[in-house]
Amino acid sequence: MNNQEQHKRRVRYKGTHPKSYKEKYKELQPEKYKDTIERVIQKGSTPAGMHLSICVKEILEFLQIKPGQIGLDATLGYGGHTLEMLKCLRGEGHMYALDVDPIEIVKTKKRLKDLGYDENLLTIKQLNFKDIDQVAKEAGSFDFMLADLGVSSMQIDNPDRGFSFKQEGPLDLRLNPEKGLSAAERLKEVTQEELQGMLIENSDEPYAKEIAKAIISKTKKKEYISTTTQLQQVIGEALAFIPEDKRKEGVKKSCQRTFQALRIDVNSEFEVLEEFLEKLPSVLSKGGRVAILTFHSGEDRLVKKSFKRLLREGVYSEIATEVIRPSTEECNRNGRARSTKMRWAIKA
Ligand SMILES: C[S@@+](CC[C@H](N)C(=O)[O-])C[C@H]1O[C@@H](n2cnc3c(N)ncnc32)[C@H](O)[C@@H]1O
Repeated sequence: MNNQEQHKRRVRYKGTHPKSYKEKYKELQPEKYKDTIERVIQKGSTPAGMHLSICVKEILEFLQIKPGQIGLDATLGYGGHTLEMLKCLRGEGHMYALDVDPIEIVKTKKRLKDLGYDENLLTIKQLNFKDIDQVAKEAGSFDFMLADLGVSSMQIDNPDRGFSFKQEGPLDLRLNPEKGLSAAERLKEVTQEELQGMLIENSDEPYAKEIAKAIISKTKKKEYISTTTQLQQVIGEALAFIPEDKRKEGVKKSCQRTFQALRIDVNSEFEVLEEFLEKLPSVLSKGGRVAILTFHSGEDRLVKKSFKRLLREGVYSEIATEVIRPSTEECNRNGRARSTKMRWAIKA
């Protein structure tokens, strides 16, 4: 076999621009193709396989990280925030970082190690942030902490993870696909009433009744919904009564909300956030600072309620009086920042 035959060809795509996730081979290697990455970001998109960290300036301004401190990033993701926080330590102190995702955590660990951040400065654990007390047993209390909730762009953009209705893929939606039920499996066991409640509670879906009815009538006939596009189609059919000029937008919004509701459900997102918020003060040092980024009203409500109550009880000495939003400039550069709300608290 000659060298040319041995050379593995990259995935080919039709047309002038790569469209599907796997075809975006340059974006999937950001260290190698820096120019491509910058061009994609300039156009206001997130390169495939990457995540643009949100509110970095606002977070660092609030956390006031000093060399020698101990910190925790409860949601490592691509590691962008972790990296910026590590820089503030200037080689003194330690950071812990958690993520439940077994797929991305390996890549991020390698990326940060290649940048010189190894076990001496950074400990990465595949752990749910509801178990922060376990990390504190090892680390002692934290001087600063960040939780950037929800999903990363790498998870949303990878069709194999099933997070987006815009791409065909298995209806999974688990942050850790090795644990629990996938969204497809969940839809097989849920009742119509429960599903309707889930759509209302988790994402205020106005057509919860119609969508739940359509999904359950399929599963009753054993026509199980196993892919992202099948679910999108069922929602489209359920909302066929929307006037034609408003239907496309209406179906898109309901798809977004339905996928969000299912994601919250299969990952028990509200339950784990409540547990995290409850344990938070016990793992913060006196004067320790925590910043939390949320992406929908259900999450923000929980954070706001917990911070306010613990301020009243004297557990926190100060909390953000108003929600902090990313700048217009940041939202233009990164559309995914638009729904972000930041809140902070300081331990008394
Ligand atoms: C918005 S991304 C974080 C992006 C990160 N701040 C960055 O700069 O790259 C959220 C991450 O949190 C993780 N995550 C969500 N819920 C979690 C939980 N309960 N425990 C640990 N990690 C979680 C997700 O898997 C995802 O990787």
